Amino acid sequence: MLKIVEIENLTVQYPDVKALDDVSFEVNQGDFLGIIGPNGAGKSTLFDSMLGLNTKYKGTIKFFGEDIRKSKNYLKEIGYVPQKPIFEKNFPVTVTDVVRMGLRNESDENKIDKILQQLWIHELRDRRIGDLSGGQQQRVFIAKALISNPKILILDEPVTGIDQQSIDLFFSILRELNSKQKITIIWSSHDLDAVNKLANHVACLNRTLFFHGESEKFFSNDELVKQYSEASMQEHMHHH
Ligand SMILES: Nc1ncnc2c1ncn2[C@@H]1O[C@H](COP(=O)(O)OP(=O)(O)OP(=O)(O)O)[C@@H](O)[C@H]1O
Repeated sequence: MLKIVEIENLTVQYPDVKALDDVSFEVNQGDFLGIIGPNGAGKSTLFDSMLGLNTKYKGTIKFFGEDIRKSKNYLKEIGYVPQKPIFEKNFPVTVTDVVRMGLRNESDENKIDKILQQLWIHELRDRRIGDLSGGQQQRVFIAKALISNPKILILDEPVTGIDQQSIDLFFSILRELNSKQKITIIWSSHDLDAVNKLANHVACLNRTLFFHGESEKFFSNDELVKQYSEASMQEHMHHH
């Protein structure tokens, strides 16, 4: 099994809080990893560190066996979808414009049509991004992340505030990317049911890593599931 990501003893100390404390785990090629954790658990800090946006960490992060402090080459293999960006209604970029931003090579312009079709946004291609629903915007950002053929897709909490129909479509797209195109997916989520449906590996994060392993092992452990449902429920109530 090819190791795509190796995180060893990752610790991130902010002035007031230790966001990550001695976190270690691995992601193999083809894994679909769901990272579960309440707000403030350190998910964004973990992603920022993996993407080279936060360099003030202790420990080691390797992609494809290579320390990310030594080379940034790995970044071209990653498609990243951040938490939903907010657009001004009149921000003058179209769906096609946004997806094009993900291209590394202008000569690949012909790939745009194909990816728009794959993500069910082809008919929206000339619409302004700010006019779209949350679910449609989300698919545009996934298209942008995928257009340069990454081996890994990293998604940060993307289903918040999105209608059920779009969520179902989003899930089926992710499943297909993972099973047919063999893209390794790392996805942070509050939603245990969704992780249960989609992911084959689970990591439970709350500053430290409480669990990491196969989904079946997590979801067959009632105690662990209960603990985590309660934690995310509290967060949910806290949020609304
Ligand atoms: N740049 C920063 N400087 C100082 N503290 C930070 C910084 N970023 C995050 N924190 C703190 O670190 C902790 C972890 O935050 P982080 O955003 O990584 O968690 P999260 O799991 O992504 O949360 P959420 O689900 O709300 O996005 C929180 O207590 C947060 O306040």
